[in-house]
Amino acid sequence: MTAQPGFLIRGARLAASLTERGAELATAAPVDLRIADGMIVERGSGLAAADGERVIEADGLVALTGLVDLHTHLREPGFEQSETVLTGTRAAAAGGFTSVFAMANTLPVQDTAGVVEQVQALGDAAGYATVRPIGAVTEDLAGEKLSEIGAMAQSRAQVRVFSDDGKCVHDPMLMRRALEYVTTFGGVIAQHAQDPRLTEGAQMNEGALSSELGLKGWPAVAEESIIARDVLLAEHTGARLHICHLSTAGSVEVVRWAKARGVQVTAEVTPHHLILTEELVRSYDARYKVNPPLRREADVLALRQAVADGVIDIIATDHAPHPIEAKECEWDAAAFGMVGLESALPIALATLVAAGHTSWAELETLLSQRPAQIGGLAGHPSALEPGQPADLVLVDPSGTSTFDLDRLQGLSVNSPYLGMELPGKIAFTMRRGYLTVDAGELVDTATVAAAALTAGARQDTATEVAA
Ligand SMILES: NC(=O)N[C@@H](CC(=O)O)C(=O)O
Ligand SMILES: [Zn+2]
Ligand SMILES: [Zn+2]
Repeated sequence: MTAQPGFLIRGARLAASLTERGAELATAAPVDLRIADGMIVERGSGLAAADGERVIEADGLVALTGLVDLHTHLREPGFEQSETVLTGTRAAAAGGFTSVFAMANTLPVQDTAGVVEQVQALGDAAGYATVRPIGAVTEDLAGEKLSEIGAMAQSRAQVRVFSDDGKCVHDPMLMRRALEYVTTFGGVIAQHAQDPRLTEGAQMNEGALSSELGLKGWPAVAEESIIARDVLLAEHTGARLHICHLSTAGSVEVVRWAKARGVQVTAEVTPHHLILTEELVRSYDARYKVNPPLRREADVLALRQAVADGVIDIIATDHAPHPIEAKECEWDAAAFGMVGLESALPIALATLVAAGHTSWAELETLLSQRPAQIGGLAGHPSALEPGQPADLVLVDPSGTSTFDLDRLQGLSVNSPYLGMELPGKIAFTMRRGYLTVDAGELVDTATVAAAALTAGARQDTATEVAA
């Protein structure tokens, strides 16, 4: 086992110490972090670089624990023309993520121990991010029979999150049984809340605009009624429920009510639902076609407020790559979904931190700490302090990110922000003590794979010693 070069990160501001909303960066003291063998080994100020250590000057940068996405579509196996585990995790690293949870709607579906282990192994080998597969709730996402939940939980992938995302678990009896099952090992069901009968053929948010445009509408109640049912089922079973991509003001009210009752429910919002509205559908540009649909401005404002109030627990990207053919066509025929890993942090900075809705510390909770807790992510640092794994990101808040075709790292380019320049730039991403983004540039595939191999070997040795 060869030792990896260590790092001394000098003069970063810790997001965790910027607890006040609207606080200037300068109000946090600059901090030095020493990294060796995949871990943070020292924290202080005025630390001197040791022999062979690389110094990263982080003056003006904000340090957060590595971002964690609880909702990513990596598309492998089965849809490798849209994304692969490698390309998707490259996009993740470029966006500051060190861990992603991979949704189950692959082909074959992630509904057996074999498939989830395969996806996890592809992630380990690529090395750009920790990949935690999500297991399907029902076999083949068909909504008829529970999948091998226990076998996936006990597999090497140790699945803790189960979801039929893309589809709603509509049968209340199956939902009840799934909730009961996952409580036995501390798992969680992540529901794609969409009543299928109320949204048959739906193309956009239902309202005045859908009538005007002559597109079949997708009523808010289709989402809210499923959330209402499921929080009651979660209460009845004492299970943990997570709501994917909440998108309406009414959904916020239901979750607020459930949390006040003590129901174990958590909720996520996507960056796009925090900034884009249904008005964009007027363009008939299918990049704006997404599930759930872009809603009214009043919903966007209610979602931001719900993040500020803590009713919404996390931001998750719902990174949903689709090939150009699936988007450059008529609105009705286009696929639902947009890519989001690389734009998540800039959008969150613009809509939440810059707008004074959250502090940097709260942002770290929303994009790193809470998703890790909800997903039961082992080996994620709870803080940037000695003894913690070196999964972290250094953000330049005064820099900008451009979303040009040649900058996006994923295989698909169905981003609503193409050609735009957004505030905030990922300067460095570090996973297990090695860099995946170095001075704003993604580190190449071979270098990252080699570093991951070394880090993996180190971890295996540590496990053997502990055993
Ligand atoms: N969000 C989307 O519009 N699409 C997702 C499915 C989903 O998240 O429901 C996809 O898999 O393409
Ligand atoms: Zn979904
Ligand atoms: Zn999704």
